[in-house]
Amino acid sequence: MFARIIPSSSISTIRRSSNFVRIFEVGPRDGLQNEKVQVPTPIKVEFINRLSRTGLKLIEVTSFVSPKWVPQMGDHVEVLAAIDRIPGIRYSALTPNVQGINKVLSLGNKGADEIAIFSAASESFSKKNINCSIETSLQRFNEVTRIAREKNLPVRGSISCTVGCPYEGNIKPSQVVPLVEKLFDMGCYEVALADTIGVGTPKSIKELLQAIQSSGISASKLAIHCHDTYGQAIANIAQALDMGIRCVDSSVAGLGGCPYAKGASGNVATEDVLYLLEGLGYETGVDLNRLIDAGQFIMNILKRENMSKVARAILSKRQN
Ligand SMILES: CC(C)(COP(=O)([O-])OP(=O)([O-])OC[C@H]1O[C@@H](n2cnc3c(N)ncnc32)[C@H](O)[C@@H]1OP(=O)([O-])[O-])[C@@H](O)C(=O)NCCC(=O)NCCSC(=O)C[C@@](C)(O)CC(=O)[O-]
Repeated sequence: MFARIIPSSSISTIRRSSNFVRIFEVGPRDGLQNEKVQVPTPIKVEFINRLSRTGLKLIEVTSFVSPKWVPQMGDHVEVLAAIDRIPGIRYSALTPNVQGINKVLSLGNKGADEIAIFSAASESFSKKNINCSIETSLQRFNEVTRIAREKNLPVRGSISCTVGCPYEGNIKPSQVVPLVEKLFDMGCYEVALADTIGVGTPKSIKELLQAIQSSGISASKLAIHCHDTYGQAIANIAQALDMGIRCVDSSVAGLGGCPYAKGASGNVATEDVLYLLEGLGYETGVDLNRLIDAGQFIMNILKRENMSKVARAILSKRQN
């Protein structure tokens, strides 16, 4: 087992007080990966640049996965090369294997500031998503995190299907806890718990977090990643915040969905999360109006209605 390492370029610069919640914006990656029509690279770059001007400090911009599997992310090198890098923002990318991290590292300062490895609590989902068993994926991630440690590159972990799986149904907390431990043992600085198909409720989220906390892992090292398929995302996030989670993944305008989770709707909208957080008195450093503008920019390009209720309400007020 590896020691639980937090990379030296630690998150302390981003974490502030217990009242501060980090928003991990996944719109350019999770949000766009499922779009059938290829979004032109300059549009992605403009979208990311607009997000960079909202006060967000963490933006997942692309993924180094096979372009045959996820064609939309095939321009990962070009996107990372072209974005304006705002000091203080960490631009991250998914890397499922050694090929992915080596590519990121080969790009030098045009690479990603941090990477994410992504596992699943369901065997079927793991096979559909990354074409291998959970065990094999962990062996690959061991190698990825070993390389990342040598290069001092922060690694975030993510676990899909932590409460439900599109192929296997309900997932028990006991299936998730050992994975969370393994990702921390490999050196992940944080692990995001994903409700990939949005079936969780505050009760199942509470049970999951209780089980993880009982294993000795603090909620302050976890993030929550909710999809809003059943309309429970905001309630689930409120539950997670109550239990000490201080990092929320979300996607501006509610974009998104996983290509290997049919029927799953978009991620929870960042605007809705921000409204919740501000209403509860948390600080985020993010400007809601600028965020709405960035979301509207990409939705106009995609010719789709904004899925954020907060964005829709504020946009309609602006017209009056
Ligand atoms: C993981 C693999 C690559 C395994 O795919 P594989 O076919 O088993 O891999 P392989 O090693 O046999 O390689 C096959 C081909 O892929 C290429 N390849 C191999 N690795 C890479 C790489 N890193 N970058 C670029 N190309 C790569 C490799 O070079 C080769 O190319 P070919 O010789 O056929 O031309 C594949 O299954 C894959 O790309 N899957 C896509 C996974 C994905 O992006 N899923 C969506 C993101 S996860 C998600 O959305 C969930 C999350 C995180 O948001 C949380 C939640 O809500 O649940």
